[in-house]
Amino acid sequence: MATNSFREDEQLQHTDRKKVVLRMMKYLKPHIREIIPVLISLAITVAISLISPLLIERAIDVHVASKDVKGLLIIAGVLVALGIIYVLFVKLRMYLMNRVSNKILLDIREELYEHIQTLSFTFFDNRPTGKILARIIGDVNSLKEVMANTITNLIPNFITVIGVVVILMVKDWRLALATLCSMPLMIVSIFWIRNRTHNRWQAMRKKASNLNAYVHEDIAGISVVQSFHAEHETKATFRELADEHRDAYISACRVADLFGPAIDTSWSISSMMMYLCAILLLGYTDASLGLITAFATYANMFWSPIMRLSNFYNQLVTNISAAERVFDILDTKAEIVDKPEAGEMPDIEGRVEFHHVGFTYDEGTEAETKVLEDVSFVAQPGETIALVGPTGAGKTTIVNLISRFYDIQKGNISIDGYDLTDVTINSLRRQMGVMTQDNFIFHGTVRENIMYGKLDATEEEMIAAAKAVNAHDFIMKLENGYDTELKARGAGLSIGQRQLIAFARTMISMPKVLILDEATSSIDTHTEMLVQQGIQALLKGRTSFVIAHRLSTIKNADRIFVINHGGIQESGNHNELMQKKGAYYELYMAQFA
Ligand SMILES: Nc1ncnc2c1ncn2[C@@H]1O[C@H](COP(=O)(O)OP(=O)(O)OP(=O)(O)O)[C@@H](O)[C@H]1O
Repeated sequence: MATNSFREDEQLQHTDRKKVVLRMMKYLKPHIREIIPVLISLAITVAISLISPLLIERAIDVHVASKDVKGLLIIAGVLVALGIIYVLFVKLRMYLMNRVSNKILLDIREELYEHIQTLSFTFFDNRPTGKILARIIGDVNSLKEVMANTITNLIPNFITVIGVVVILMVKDWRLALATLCSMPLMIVSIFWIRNRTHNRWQAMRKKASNLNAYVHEDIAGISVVQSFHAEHETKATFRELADEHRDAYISACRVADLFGPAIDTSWSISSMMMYLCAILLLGYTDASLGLITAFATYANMFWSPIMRLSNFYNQLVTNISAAERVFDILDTKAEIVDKPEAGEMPDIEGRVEFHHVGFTYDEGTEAETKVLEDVSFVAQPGETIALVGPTGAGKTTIVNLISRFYDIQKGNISIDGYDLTDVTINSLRRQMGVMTQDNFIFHGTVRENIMYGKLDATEEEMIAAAKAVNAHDFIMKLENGYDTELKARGAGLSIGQRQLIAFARTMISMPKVLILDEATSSIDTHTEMLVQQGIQALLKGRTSFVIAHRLSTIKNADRIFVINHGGIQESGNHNELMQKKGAYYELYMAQFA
């Protein structure tokens, strides 16, 4: 899949730009009450700027001509008063608009974040985290900018342009036509430039996303980078991606920068035509100094907003690609969803049944990987099942299917007779405890990390859970006990300590079905003993699937499944399988040796 690496550009569906813009504008709707005062402020400022040249015309033609100082002072006073009102309303508009646009930013970001949380593993399998971050942070910011500018830029400038055209036409249609004569040239240039910039901005965003993905991956794996002295190589890759980003940016700017000169040229032509028309056609009698001054001011008032509008248009074209990328995620359907008729799974005992299960990753795509074929078994409540087998055999896949992280293509999986697809995902996962090798520790206190397993747990429940898995004693030895702040990913704790905290987190949630991907890393003997006791405490009374790497857990398991060639090659307890001298025996002997 094209999204799966920082080296490949993301593929976006072709979208209709008008639809994208309309969809962006929908985010304004819930804030319409706050937008109305912004629009009123805008109307006042636009009206003031439209009236001012008329006052100046009157000052020159009436009061300067008749040397009426009092009249001039009155007009000057009115202009100053209008100027103050103008500034006040601009300030008010900026304050209100900033408030609204930040609320909109929050709305979109929340929607995107909530949606991403519902997406299935397949989505994350196919996207580097950095690319997702680029959309939640960078692209949403750009989207906010464009929406805020629609109100503060598009509307007032558009009204100003219309207002100016009307006033010019009413005052003198001949001068008005001369002032606007280069409009067709400008429109053609803008469309020509627009058509060439959109793809380039889209390419620039993809390159930015690749760079983001790379930097994220590099920092996440910094320990590997440094331990292999790979800084030189990573720097080279960074440079390569940064160069691609820069080139894409320059390529987009090269065309987009033509906007300004195109408008400047049209502006100059029209100014020249206006003066030429005033002198040649109207002569000094019809074209008074005041009228020409007013026309020159209105011409500026026409072309300045046109310049701003074209900049806005340029920005819109740039940011439509940001919006497309945000909407692309919002339109990605969660693959694992509740059926409309799905019910709550009641409290279960934990009888897990696979019935002729077949599963393939990325079915129907080039990356299709068939992993399981016709797998059937029943795990009784309270039973501990160890999954062993060669790497890539499908052990993790089997446990992921029990939590319904992926949907199977053949057969069915049920717990206590409830087909996993007939119950809500929440009610299923609430009763499952999943412990991966990562033992992810969040930045926060020990308490917060344990409580993550049951947010409404009491202090007593939390301590009892920690005690049950042997974590309490070591936690109490930490600087602030349960209030000790842990660093991101548990840096500062040993692997064994991280495991114990993760055990406590799972213990507190009291799952009926437990999935344990046992860590392979070796830890010191004392902690190892604590961890083993912790595991035994966790397994007690719940159906457990342990992906076992350590023989000690395998020996105690009620049953061992040897997973290979898309199914269960052998099953039985340790003694039975050893006597059988089959695949498990080989595996055991190999490890033992
Ligand atoms: N998210 C995925 N997308 C596509 N293929 C996958 C995915 N996860 C695993 N696979 C493939 O499915 C097969 C089974 O992988 P799985 O992780 O279940 O093996 P495993 O038995 O747990 O291996 P290990 O002991 O190394 O953890 C492998 O060939 C692997 O490449």
